[in-house]
Amino acid sequence: MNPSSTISPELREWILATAHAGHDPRAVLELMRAHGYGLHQSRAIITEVLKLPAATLLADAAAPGGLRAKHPEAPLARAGDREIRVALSMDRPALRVLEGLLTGEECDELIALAEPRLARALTVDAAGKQQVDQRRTSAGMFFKLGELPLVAQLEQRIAELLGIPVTHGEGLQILHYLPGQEYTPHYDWFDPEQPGYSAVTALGGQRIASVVMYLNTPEAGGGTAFPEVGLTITALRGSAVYFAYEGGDTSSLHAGLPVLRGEKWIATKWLRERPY
Ligand SMILES: O=C(O)CCC(=O)C(=O)O
Ligand SMILES: [Fe+2]
Repeated sequence: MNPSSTISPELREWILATAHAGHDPRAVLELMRAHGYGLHQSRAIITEVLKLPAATLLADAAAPGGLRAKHPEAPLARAGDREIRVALSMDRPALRVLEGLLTGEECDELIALAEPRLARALTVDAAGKQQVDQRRTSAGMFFKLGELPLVAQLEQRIAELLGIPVTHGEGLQILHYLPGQEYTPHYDWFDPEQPGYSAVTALGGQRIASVVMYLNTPEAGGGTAFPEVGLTITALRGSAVYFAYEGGDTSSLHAGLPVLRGEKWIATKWLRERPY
C-alpha cells in the first residue's frame, strides 16, 4: 500500500494535532486501532504523516517484558563452541547470513535423524489450526526441545549467538523439499488481526526471529528469497540466514524458492518473545 494516496486530509490533520498535543506515535497508533484501523495500516499512515523512519513503530512493539534477539555482529560471532562468519548484514529486515553455523557432519546427522520421521509439512490457519496447505509442499518433522544431544547443542549455540535463552525456542523443525517443491512468500510472525492470534501466542507470545539453517546445498534453486528487498540467500550446507521481525516487520516477507534440481534440507528455529 502507498499510504499517501489513501490518507484523508481529516485523518492527516487529526494525527498531526494529536501528536502536537503531546501524544507519542505509539499512543496515536493505539487511538487509531481503537477507531477500527488495522495495525499495519495505522503504522504505515502514522510513519508517513509524522515523517518517521519506517521502523519507528516496530522497534518497541513487542509485548512488555518480551525479549529481543541481539543481532550477531560482523565479522565473527562467537557461539559456545564455534566461531561463525557473519557474511552479510541488513538493517531492514534485520538479517544476517551466518556461515559455518553447523559443521558438515552435524548437517548429515540431522538429516539422518529426521528422515525416518518426515510427514507432509503443515501451516497454521487463521483460526490457529494446523492444516495441509498448497503453499507449503515440503515434508517435515519437529524435534522436541533438547530431544537429542545434537539438537540440544545446536539450540545452545543459537541461544548464545542471539542472546535468547533456549526456553524461548520452538522445537527445531526439519524440512525436506524435492524438485518443484517450495514455500511461497509468508511471514513467520503471527498477524494480531487474525482470529487465531491469541491461541497461537498464548504460549510464548509472538515470534520475534527465525534461523533457517541449510543442511545441504541443492544442485539448483531452493534459495530463501526476501521479495520486499530483492534479496535471495543461497542455500549452502552449514550456513544459515537469521532474521528478526519484532512487532511484525512486513519487510521480513520471505519464501523458500522452488528446488530446480536435487533436493533441499533445512532446519528452522523460531524464537518467541517469552518462554515457550
Ligand atoms: O525454505 C526456506 O528457505 C524458508 C523456510 C521458511 O520460511 C520457514 O521454515 O519458515
Ligand atoms: Fe518462514
